[in-house]
Amino acid sequence: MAYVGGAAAAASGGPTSIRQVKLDKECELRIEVAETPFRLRLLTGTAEIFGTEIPPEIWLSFPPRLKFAVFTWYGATIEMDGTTETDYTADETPMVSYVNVHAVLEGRRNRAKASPGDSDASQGPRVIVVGPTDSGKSTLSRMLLSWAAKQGWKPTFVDLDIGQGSITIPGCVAATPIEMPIDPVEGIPLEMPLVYFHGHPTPSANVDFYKVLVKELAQTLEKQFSGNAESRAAGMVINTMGWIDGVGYDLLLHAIDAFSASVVLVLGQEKLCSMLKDVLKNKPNVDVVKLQKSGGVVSRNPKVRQRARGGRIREYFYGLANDLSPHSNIANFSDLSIYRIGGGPQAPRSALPIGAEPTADPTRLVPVNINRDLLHLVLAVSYAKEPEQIISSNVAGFIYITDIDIQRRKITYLAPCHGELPGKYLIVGSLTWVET
Ligand SMILES: Nc1ncnc2c1ncn2[C@@H]1O[C@H](COP(=O)(O)OP(=O)(O)OP(=O)(O)O)[C@@H](O)[C@H]1O
Repeated sequence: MAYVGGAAAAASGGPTSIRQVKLDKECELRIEVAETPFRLRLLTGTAEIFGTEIPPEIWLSFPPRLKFAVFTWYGATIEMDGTTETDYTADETPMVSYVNVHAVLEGRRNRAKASPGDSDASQGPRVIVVGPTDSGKSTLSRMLLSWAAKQGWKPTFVDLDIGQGSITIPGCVAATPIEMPIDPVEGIPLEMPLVYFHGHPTPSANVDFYKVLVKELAQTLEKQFSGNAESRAAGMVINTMGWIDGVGYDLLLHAIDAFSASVVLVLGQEKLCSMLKDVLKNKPNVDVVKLQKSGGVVSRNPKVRQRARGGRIREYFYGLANDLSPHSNIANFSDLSIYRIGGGPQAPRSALPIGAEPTADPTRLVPVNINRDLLHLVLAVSYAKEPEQIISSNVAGFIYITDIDIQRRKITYLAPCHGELPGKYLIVGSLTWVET
């Protein structure tokens, strides 16, 4: 790495080093931000962060612990200010193969746009990104979306990764149109995402319910596409979980089928790629493409993931830079109808055919009695008008239970805004958060 310049005092006070890095064409500067603020700016040339071009001269601030790369196609000089865990330049990246995929998708979008009357030909690419944990799926999804948005398309981003979630809080499957290249710090804009709440950070807590939600999301998008030629031609990019064995593999096949994916991008795993090629060989309209994992992808252990989940929930209520003010509200127990999905009392043996074992219905709606077990749980507010609609309804937002007063039968919760909740039915799972 070429360091130019030397130590200087940061605008905010304490000593820090301002340094410059010269990047050759098709190289990237990989950065892991430390616990203190960090900023950088582009001095010369052009560069992008995960598909979004960075503006020249302007200092961009990055939050602690963020891991990212500044990539340049033609060469650039970057100036950094602040401490990092690590920063280094890499001249070997899979970016050329990624942008080649983008070019093929672009061709398909153009063909779809040119055939508006034809229900099959007017559908742009439906890309699903699969691979093990920490293979760079979210990052590749983000790049493909940002490159498409830069060219004026409005592709739909679908996030099926309920463990991390880049559209909204964890525990959800969600979709949103991407109209602008994604901001490297702010992430996906949250105008009107379509969100279904599973309520657990892993689908294994209730696999059948997860499948129901994936199907619901796919069907709702299908309806939206049928009335919107522009979104239809732009297609979708679907990010998935890193769970690729056993039930996780079945869930991938289920998602490929539910969304009628036309391109499956497999990151960093030969075995998964050949399994998918084999199982999809009878579907000539589905292309399975193997792509190399970037050497820059940073592995995250369960503790880091747990922390990231908490961070996403905090961000929902307080904003990335503490710029939102959530409201603490008090309701009577009788004002809220809370449901859990799945489990609950099983049918008695006497009610079953002879020989049948009682099993819990995974999509059974179970009313929840309000007690202190709800403390520190994050609940979703359903758009359902009747309890029977809860399973198939998307959600308006989330609340966080901060106090339960059994004596006075009052429940205190944090909501993004004050006033009445947008629905009276709430869904609870196992998603907890401890406000710090
Ligand atoms: N080229 C790169 N340079 C530096 N950091 C990177 C690079 N690519 C990805 N990262 C970082 O590595 C981490 C993991 O990447 P990403 O979230 O894309 O993986 P993933 O496969 O979606 O993970 P999982 O499915 O396991 O949650 C992220 O923090 C991301 O910002």
